[in-house]
Amino acid sequence: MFSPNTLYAFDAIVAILGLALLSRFIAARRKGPFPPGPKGWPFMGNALDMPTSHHWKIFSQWSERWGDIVYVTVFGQPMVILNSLDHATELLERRSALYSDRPQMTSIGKIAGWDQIVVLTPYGAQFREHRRLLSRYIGSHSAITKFAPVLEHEVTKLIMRIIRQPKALDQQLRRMAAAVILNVTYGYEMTEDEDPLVEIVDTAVTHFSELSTPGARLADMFPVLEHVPAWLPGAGWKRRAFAAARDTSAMVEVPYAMVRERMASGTAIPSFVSSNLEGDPSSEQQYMVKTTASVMYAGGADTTVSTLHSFFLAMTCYPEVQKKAQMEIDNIIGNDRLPTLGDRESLPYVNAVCSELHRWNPAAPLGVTHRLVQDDTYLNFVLPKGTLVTANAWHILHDPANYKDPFVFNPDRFVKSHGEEPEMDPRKVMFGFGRRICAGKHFADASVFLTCATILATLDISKAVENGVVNEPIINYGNGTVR
Ligand code: HEM
Repeated sequence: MFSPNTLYAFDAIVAILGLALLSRFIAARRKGPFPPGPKGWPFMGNALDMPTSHHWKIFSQWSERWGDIVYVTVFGQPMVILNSLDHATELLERRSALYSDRPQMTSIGKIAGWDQIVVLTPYGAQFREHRRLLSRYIGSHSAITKFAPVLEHEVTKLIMRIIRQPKALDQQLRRMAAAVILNVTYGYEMTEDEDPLVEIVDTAVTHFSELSTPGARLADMFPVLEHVPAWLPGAGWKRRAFAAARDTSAMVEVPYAMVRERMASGTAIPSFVSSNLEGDPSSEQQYMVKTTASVMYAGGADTTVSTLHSFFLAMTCYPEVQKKAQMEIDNIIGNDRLPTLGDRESLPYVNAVCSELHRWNPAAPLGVTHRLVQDDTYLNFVLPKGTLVTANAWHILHDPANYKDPFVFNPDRFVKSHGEEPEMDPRKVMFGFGRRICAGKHFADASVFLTCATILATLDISKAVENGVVNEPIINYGNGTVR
């Protein structure tokens, strides 16, 4: 039986939810015309149409019926899916002053604290300061060259580990991505075995990836649910968000405190954090530095690992591509040294392999959702303030209008030859758009190139054979903001 307290709490929640629904319903009755989309039900709108997994594929199918700009509402929350580069560029890039906010997410954002970390920070002063710090440190090709020694060192270690333990590939890729980013961000050198700091940051990032799909939680639709007591049956999401908050705090504070201590004892290795704490920074500056630092791992680790997994998968499934890339390396670099970042320009086919990885299976197929800050009109359609806007990168990168045979892994599409122009560079899409474009895109590009080139120069990748039987890989990507 429920106690009277529980029943009062239920009454209060039903009343709050009713009011929230009513206000959403009134808002949803705003006059259009809105872009086309599936017809919804009163109050709940398109809640039943919303996919529960592989959203990018369902959103892609919607475009066949509704066109490249699709409008839905979920309990009065307007959402727009952009299935073409033109729409994404016009709204998220050219009108980026209006479209650069992030969804206000109660669970992962407000309660778990991710709204303080740049990826979910609302558009405003804190966001601008975060971006300024990141841009100064990793915002250009030339800035990245100073990280070449760390990258080259960690990639060589990766090769040695893969040779020793090829079956632990996932673990090795994660280690490498983590080691590079933690070194660049905090001057941290990972221990050989299970690393305590990686454990801390990985746990926090896993919460983010799982809880940040827009609409995944009712509380993100109805921020009033934030006031629901965590002990109530059905409020498991809130208990999870509290657990995530502890992990977010550890991710921000633990490595930062380590750098402070090392700086005090004169043993700090130069890093993003140490370079921004020289002199006598105010407590506000310190806060900005530590919240910005934590996003480098959050934004960079899983995305890079996902892309490298795609690399191994592609090389397994397309041995002729692997051979061609290896031949280019042999011809240009030879056998007496490993590739470096400086070789990038002279390895067009290896570069094309990297581009094709980003196109074939983008790490973040829906990017990260933007939010519109005021009413707007576009192509005679009304887009209400607060609309969540998602560019479906996966669809754009698999649209036959943009790419010939889009499901085939074919790096040649990016090589200019026989008078044919290369197809569109996927980087125009898969790093996102406008003022929210990936802050680590140069870093990501450099580390993916160097890792792939070094692996091609040293290893052969092929299908596993067990008991004389060839294992055919199953291509099946998971869910989440980053796959
Ligand atoms: C292959 C690797 C990567 C991919 C595919 C990728 C992709 C993305 C995408 C799609 C976004 C959202 C853009 C938008 O909202 O329009 C993003 C944001 C972001 N990325 Fe990356 N990323 C990668 C690597 C990195 C790395 C290595 C770092 C840092 C070292 C990084 C830092 C960030 C940050 C800080 C944001 C948030 C930007 C903001 O909200 O203003 N990313 N990334």
